[in-house]
Amino acid sequence: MTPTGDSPDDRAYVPRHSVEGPPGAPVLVLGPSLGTTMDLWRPQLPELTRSWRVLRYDLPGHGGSPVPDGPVTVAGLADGVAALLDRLGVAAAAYAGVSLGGAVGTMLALRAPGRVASLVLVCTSPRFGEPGAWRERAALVRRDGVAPVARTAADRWFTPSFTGAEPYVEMLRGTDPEGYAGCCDALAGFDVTARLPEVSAPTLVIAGAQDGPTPPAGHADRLAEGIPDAGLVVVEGAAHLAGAERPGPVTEAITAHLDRTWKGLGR
Ligand SMILES: O=C(O)CC1=CCC(=O)O1
Repeated sequence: MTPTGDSPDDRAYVPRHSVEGPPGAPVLVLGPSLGTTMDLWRPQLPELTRSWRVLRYDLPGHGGSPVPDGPVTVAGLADGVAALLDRLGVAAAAYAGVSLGGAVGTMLALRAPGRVASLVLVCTSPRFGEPGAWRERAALVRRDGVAPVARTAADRWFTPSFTGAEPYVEMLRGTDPEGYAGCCDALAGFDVTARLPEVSAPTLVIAGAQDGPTPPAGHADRLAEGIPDAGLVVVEGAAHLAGAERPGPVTEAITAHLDRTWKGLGR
Protein backbone atom coordinates (compact mmCIF):
# COMPACT_ATOMS: atom_id res chain seq x y z
CA MET A 1 0.00 0.00 0.00
CA THR A 2 1.38 3.42 -0.91
CA PRO A 3 2.26 5.86 0.35
CA THR A 4 3.58 5.59 3.86
CA GLY A 5 5.15 9.06 3.89
CA ASP A 6 3.99 11.92 6.06
CA SER A 7 1.54 13.54 3.70
CA PRO A 8 -1.37 12.00 1.82
CA ASP A 9 -1.01 12.23 -1.94
CA ASP A 10 -2.43 11.03 -5.25
CA ARG A 11 -0.88 7.57 -4.94
CA ALA A 12 -2.86 6.71 -1.79
CA TYR A 13 -5.07 3.64 -1.74
CA VAL A 14 -8.67 4.83 -2.02
CA PRO A 15 -11.22 2.45 -0.47
CA ARG A 16 -14.76 1.70 -1.62
CA HIS A 17 -17.08 4.10 0.10
CA SER A 18 -20.62 5.43 0.33
CA VAL A 19 -21.98 8.87 1.23
CA GLU A 20 -25.40 9.41 2.84
CA GLY A 21 -27.08 12.26 4.66
CA PRO A 22 -28.03 15.84 3.89
CA PRO A 23 -25.83 17.58 1.28
CA GLY A 24 -24.07 20.50 2.93
CA ALA A 25 -24.12 18.91 6.39
CA PRO A 26 -20.76 18.43 8.15
CA VAL A 27 -19.01 15.21 7.19
CA LEU A 28 -18.67 12.25 9.57
CA VAL A 29 -16.39 9.39 8.48
CA LEU A 30 -17.20 5.91 9.85
CA GLY A 31 -14.50 3.20 9.91
CA PRO A 32 -15.29 -0.53 10.25
CA SER A 33 -13.42 -3.28 12.11
CA LEU A 34 -11.37 -6.22 10.89
CA GLY A 35 -13.69 -8.72 9.17
CA THR A 36 -16.69 -6.40 8.87
CA THR A 37 -17.91 -4.03 6.18
CA MET A 38 -19.32 -0.52 6.25
CA ASP A 39 -22.65 -2.18 7.17
CA LEU A 40 -21.29 -2.59 10.68
CA TRP A 41 -22.55 0.98 11.08
CA ARG A 42 -26.09 0.25 9.86
CA PRO A 43 -27.65 0.41 13.39
CA GLN A 44 -26.29 3.96 13.83
CA LEU A 45 -27.10 5.27 10.33
CA PRO A 46 -30.70 6.52 10.79
CA GLU A 47 -29.70 8.72 13.72
CA LEU A 48 -26.33 9.88 12.36
CA THR A 49 -27.63 10.79 8.88
CA ARG A 50 -30.16 13.16 10.42
CA SER A 51 -27.53 15.85 10.88
CA TRP A 52 -24.33 14.46 9.33
CA ARG A 53 -23.16 13.72 5.81
CA VAL A 54 -21.94 10.21 6.62
CA LEU A 55 -18.99 8.80 4.67
CA ARG A 56 -18.51 5.07 5.23
CA TYR A 57 -15.63 3.06 3.75
CA ASP A 58 -14.52 -0.57 3.49
CA LEU A 59 -11.14 -1.97 4.53
CA PRO A 60 -8.95 -3.68 1.88
CA GLY A 61 -10.57 -6.89 0.61
CA HIS A 62 -13.62 -6.25 2.82
CA GLY A 63 -17.02 -5.40 1.30
CA GLY A 64 -16.20 -4.02 -2.14
CA SER A 65 -12.75 -2.56 -1.47
CA PRO A 66 -9.91 -3.85 -3.65
CA VAL A 67 -6.84 -5.56 -2.21
CA PRO A 68 -3.84 -3.25 -2.68
CA ASP A 69 -0.61 -4.52 -4.26
CA GLY A 70 1.84 -3.75 -1.45
CA PRO A 71 1.75 -4.26 2.30
CA VAL A 72 -1.20 -2.88 4.27
CA THR A 73 -0.34 -0.46 7.09
CA VAL A 74 -2.55 1.61 9.39
CA ALA A 75 -0.69 4.71 8.14
CA GLY A 76 -1.53 3.74 4.55
CA LEU A 77 -5.18 3.22 5.48
CA ALA A 78 -5.26 6.65 7.15
CA ASP A 79 -3.73 8.20 4.02
CA GLY A 80 -6.46 6.44 2.00
CA VAL A 81 -9.14 8.15 4.10
CA ALA A 82 -7.36 11.49 3.64
CA ALA A 83 -7.25 10.86 -0.13
CA LEU A 84 -10.97 10.10 -0.06
CA LEU A 85 -11.63 13.41 1.73
CA ASP A 86 -9.50 15.16 -0.93
CA ARG A 87 -11.53 13.60 -3.73
CA LEU A 88 -14.78 14.66 -2.10
CA GLY A 89 -13.46 18.18 -1.46
CA VAL A 90 -13.77 17.84 2.32
CA ALA A 91 -11.16 19.80 4.29
CA ALA A 92 -12.04 18.49 7.76
CA ALA A 93 -14.45 15.90 9.15
CA ALA A 94 -15.48 14.15 12.31
CA TYR A 95 -14.34 10.51 12.50
CA ALA A 96 -15.69 7.49 14.36
CA GLY A 97 -14.12 4.05 14.01
CA VAL A 98 -14.46 0.59 15.51
CA SER A 99 -11.35 -1.44 16.40
CA LEU A 100 -9.06 -1.35 13.31
CA GLY A 101 -11.28 1.45 12.01
CA GLY A 102 -10.58 3.31 15.26
CA ALA A 103 -6.84 2.77 14.82
CA VAL A 104 -7.15 4.36 11.37
CA GLY A 105 -8.89 7.37 12.96
CA THR A 106 -6.19 7.72 15.62
CA MET A 107 -3.51 7.55 12.92
CA LEU A 108 -5.33 10.09 10.74
CA ALA A 109 -5.57 12.43 13.74
CA LEU A 110 -1.79 12.08 14.20
CA ARG A 111 -0.80 12.38 10.53
CA ALA A 112 -3.28 15.04 9.45
CA PRO A 113 -4.50 16.76 12.64
CA GLY A 114 -6.23 19.59 10.78
CA ARG A 115 -8.55 17.11 9.05
CA VAL A 116 -10.02 15.47 12.16
CA ALA A 117 -12.27 17.91 13.99
CA SER A 118 -13.72 15.34 16.38
CA LEU A 119 -12.81 11.71 17.10
CA VAL A 120 -14.76 8.75 18.50
CA LEU A 121 -12.78 5.55 19.20
CA VAL A 122 -15.03 2.51 19.68
CA CYS A 123 -13.68 -0.78 21.08
CA THR A 124 -10.16 -0.06 19.94
CA SER A 125 -6.63 0.33 21.22
CA PRO A 126 -3.31 2.09 20.71
CA ARG A 127 -1.74 -1.42 20.40
CA PHE A 128 -3.62 -4.65 19.68
CA GLY A 129 -1.54 -7.09 21.70
CA GLU A 130 1.49 -9.05 20.54
CA PRO A 131 2.45 -8.57 16.88
CA GLY A 132 3.32 -12.29 16.61
CA ALA A 133 -0.30 -13.33 17.18
CA TRP A 134 -1.43 -11.11 14.27
CA ARG A 135 1.33 -12.47 12.02
CA GLU A 136 0.17 -16.00 12.89
CA ARG A 137 -3.44 -15.14 12.12
CA ALA A 138 -2.37 -13.61 8.79
CA ALA A 139 -0.46 -16.80 7.93
CA LEU A 140 -3.43 -19.00 8.91
CA VAL A 141 -5.82 -17.04 6.69
CA ARG A 142 -3.37 -16.96 3.77
CA ARG A 143 -3.13 -20.77 4.06
CA ASP A 144 -6.70 -21.82 4.96
CA GLY A 145 -8.88 -18.83 4.03
CA VAL A 146 -11.20 -16.95 6.37
CA ALA A 147 -13.29 -19.98 7.45
CA PRO A 148 -11.26 -20.72 10.65
CA VAL A 149 -11.51 -17.12 11.90
CA ALA A 150 -15.18 -16.89 10.88
CA ARG A 151 -15.98 -19.98 13.00
CA THR A 152 -14.75 -18.22 16.16
CA ALA A 153 -15.82 -14.67 15.28
CA ALA A 154 -19.10 -14.57 17.23
CA ASP A 155 -17.21 -15.51 20.42
CA ARG A 156 -14.69 -12.69 19.86
CA TRP A 157 -17.28 -10.09 18.92
CA PHE A 158 -20.34 -10.62 21.11
CA THR A 159 -21.44 -11.64 24.58
CA PRO A 160 -22.81 -15.22 24.77
CA SER A 161 -26.42 -14.05 25.07
CA PHE A 162 -26.44 -12.02 21.83
CA THR A 163 -28.61 -13.63 19.15
CA GLY A 164 -27.93 -11.30 16.19
CA ALA A 165 -24.37 -12.34 15.29
CA GLU A 166 -25.05 -14.04 11.95
CA PRO A 167 -25.15 -10.99 9.60
CA TYR A 168 -21.83 -9.81 11.03
CA VAL A 169 -20.15 -13.21 10.72
CA GLU A 170 -21.46 -13.32 7.14
CA MET A 171 -19.47 -10.13 6.44
CA LEU A 172 -16.32 -11.95 7.51
CA ARG A 173 -17.15 -15.01 5.40
CA GLY A 174 -17.33 -12.69 2.39
CA THR A 175 -13.94 -11.10 3.04
CA ASP A 176 -11.03 -11.71 0.69
CA PRO A 177 -8.36 -13.76 2.57
CA GLU A 178 -5.46 -11.61 1.34
CA GLY A 179 -7.32 -8.44 2.35
CA TYR A 180 -8.01 -9.88 5.81
CA ALA A 181 -4.41 -11.06 6.19
CA GLY A 182 -3.09 -7.66 5.09
CA CYS A 183 -5.20 -6.00 7.79
CA CYS A 184 -3.76 -8.45 10.37
CA ASP A 185 -0.28 -7.36 9.25
CA ALA A 186 -1.36 -3.74 9.69
CA LEU A 187 -2.51 -4.51 13.26
CA ALA A 188 0.79 -6.26 13.99
CA GLY A 189 2.71 -3.12 13.05
CA PHE A 190 0.47 -0.66 14.89
CA ASP A 191 1.58 0.90 18.17
CA VAL A 192 0.86 4.58 18.82
CA THR A 193 0.93 4.35 22.62
CA ALA A 194 3.79 6.86 22.95
CA ARG A 195 2.16 9.29 20.51
CA LEU A 196 -1.28 9.55 22.14
CA PRO A 197 -0.47 12.91 23.84
CA GLU A 198 -0.08 14.37 20.31
CA VAL A 199 -3.74 13.74 19.43
CA SER A 200 -5.37 17.16 19.43
CA ALA A 201 -8.89 16.25 18.25
CA PRO A 202 -11.54 16.25 20.98
CA THR A 203 -11.89 12.53 21.61
CA LEU A 204 -14.40 10.14 23.11
CA VAL A 205 -13.41 6.53 23.81
CA ILE A 206 -16.24 3.96 23.95
CA ALA A 207 -15.59 0.46 25.30
CA GLY A 208 -17.65 -2.69 25.61
CA ALA A 209 -17.53 -3.84 29.25
CA GLN A 210 -17.20 -7.49 28.12
CA ASP A 211 -14.87 -6.83 25.15
CA GLY A 212 -12.29 -9.64 24.87
CA PRO A 213 -10.00 -8.43 22.03
CA THR A 214 -9.75 -4.85 23.38
CA PRO A 215 -10.98 -4.86 26.99
CA PRO A 216 -11.49 -1.56 28.82
CA ALA A 217 -8.48 -2.36 31.04
CA GLY A 218 -5.24 -2.05 29.07
CA HIS A 219 -6.84 -0.77 25.84
CA ALA A 220 -9.70 1.77 26.16
CA ASP A 221 -8.27 3.12 29.41
CA ARG A 222 -4.85 3.63 27.76
CA LEU A 223 -6.47 5.64 24.98
CA ALA A 224 -8.51 7.70 27.43
CA GLU A 225 -5.52 8.35 29.70
CA GLY A 226 -3.09 9.07 26.84
CA ILE A 227 -5.19 11.39 24.67
CA PRO A 228 -5.50 14.85 26.25
CA ASP A 229 -8.95 15.47 27.79
CA ALA A 230 -10.47 12.32 26.24
CA GLY A 231 -13.74 11.03 27.67
CA LEU A 232 -14.48 7.36 28.34
CA VAL A 233 -17.85 5.58 28.21
CA VAL A 234 -18.02 1.87 29.10
CA VAL A 235 -21.14 0.17 27.72
CA GLU A 236 -22.47 -2.73 29.81
CA GLY A 237 -23.79 -5.86 28.10
CA ALA A 238 -21.53 -5.41 25.08
CA ALA A 239 -18.34 -7.07 23.84
CA HIS A 240 -16.15 -6.06 20.86
CA LEU A 241 -18.84 -5.00 18.37
CA ALA A 242 -20.59 -2.88 20.99
CA GLY A 243 -22.47 -0.74 18.46
CA ALA A 244 -24.10 -3.85 17.00
CA GLU A 245 -24.94 -5.46 20.33
CA ARG A 246 -26.03 -2.30 22.20
CA PRO A 247 -26.85 0.22 19.44
CA GLY A 248 -28.84 2.56 21.72
CA PRO A 249 -26.17 3.56 24.25
CA VAL A 250 -23.39 3.57 21.64
CA THR A 251 -25.33 5.83 19.23
CA GLU A 252 -26.28 8.09 22.12
CA ALA A 253 -22.66 8.45 23.30
CA ILE A 254 -21.47 9.19 19.75
CA THR A 255 -24.11 11.82 19.01
CA ALA A 256 -23.63 13.52 22.40
CA HIS A 257 -19.88 13.82 21.76
CA LEU A 258 -20.31 15.00 18.17
CA ASP A 259 -22.94 17.54 19.18
CA ARG A 260 -20.49 18.97 21.71
CA THR A 261 -17.54 19.08 19.34
CA TRP A 262 -18.84 19.72 15.78
CA LYS A 263 -17.78 23.37 15.84
CA GLY A 264 -15.74 24.44 12.85
CA LEU A 265 -17.33 21.89 10.54
CA GLY A 266 -19.85 24.30 9.09
CA ARG A 267 -23.10 23.15 10.61
O1 LIG B 1 -10.03 -10.42 16.29
C1 LIG B 1 -11.06 -9.80 16.00
O2 LIG B 1 -11.85 -10.20 15.15
C2 LIG B 1 -11.31 -8.50 16.70
C3 LIG B 1 -10.56 -7.37 16.13
C4 LIG B 1 -9.32 -6.95 16.45
C5 LIG B 1 -9.00 -5.79 15.63
C6 LIG B 1 -10.24 -5.61 14.88
O3 LIG B 1 -10.51 -4.71 14.06
O4 LIG B 1 -11.13 -6.58 15.19
